[in-house]
Amino acid sequence: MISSATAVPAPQGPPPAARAVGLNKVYGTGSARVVALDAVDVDIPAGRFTAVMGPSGSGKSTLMHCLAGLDRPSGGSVYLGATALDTLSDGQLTDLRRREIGFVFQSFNLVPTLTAAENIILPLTIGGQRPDAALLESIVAALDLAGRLGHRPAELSGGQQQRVALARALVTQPQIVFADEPTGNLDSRTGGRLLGLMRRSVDEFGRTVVMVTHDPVAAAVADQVLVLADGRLVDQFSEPTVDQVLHRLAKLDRTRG
Ligand SMILES: Nc1ncnc2c1ncn2[C@@H]1O[C@H](COP(=O)(O)OP(=O)(O)OP(=O)(O)O)[C@@H](O)[C@H]1O
Repeated sequence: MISSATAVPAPQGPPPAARAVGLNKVYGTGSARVVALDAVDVDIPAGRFTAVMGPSGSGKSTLMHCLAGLDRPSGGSVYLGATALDTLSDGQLTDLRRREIGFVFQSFNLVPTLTAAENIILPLTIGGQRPDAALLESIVAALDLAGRLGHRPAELSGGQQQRVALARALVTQPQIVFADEPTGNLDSRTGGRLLGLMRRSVDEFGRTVVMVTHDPVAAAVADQVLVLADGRLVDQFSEPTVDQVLHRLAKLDRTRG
């Protein structure tokens, strides 16, 4: 038995929703070789809102794709909850993504032949499930989509398509939502509403949200900010304000020359 003097204290609080340990990602070979992620260690706390920032090409999307099991790392490990993703077959990974993860990408990935309503419930339809009617109604109302449900993506504005994509990400009640520049193409009012909904999904429904953004106003809605540069995690801070985000990014610019 280990004496109390030598026992390692148990970690406090819930385990992280996602974790990267020594994460490496290399694309290409020879002169085309790019180290997109270089020994990145990050914890994504459960039930919190994390923003990922950094210059263009710093590895933000790659980190998110690896954490979400969309891309296999070149080295290191990724955990979703207690599950090590490298122990899963491609089929098991697809299953896990469908059950546990919601995605909101810049390109929306909506199915052009389906209506907004059909797109929103698609992840459930694929799994042979029906949506929780009350939840669906509250998401549609919060995103102001009630009047557009019968329209196909080509008949919707960019902002409306973005909101349909977010509704689709939330309707399965995933443990964790990954959003890549979700407000990138939106006017400030629509972007603010979308951020508010993601914030509410954390505060009221205990979801975990990870969002890549270049926008300090969007990042300030998060609980913590991770900053990448050249494939490395170079800064991390909690309870961000817009001024603080601007200040830390300016400091990063100066140190990188
Ligand atoms: N499929 C790929 N093949 C080769 N190189 C890639 C691939 N995907 C990303 N990269 C490279 O990896 C690096 C990190 O890219 P990533 O898209 O993760 O950056 P980012 O921080 O999300 O950039 P941005 O803010 O411009 O979207 C970049 O140098 C990019 O060119």
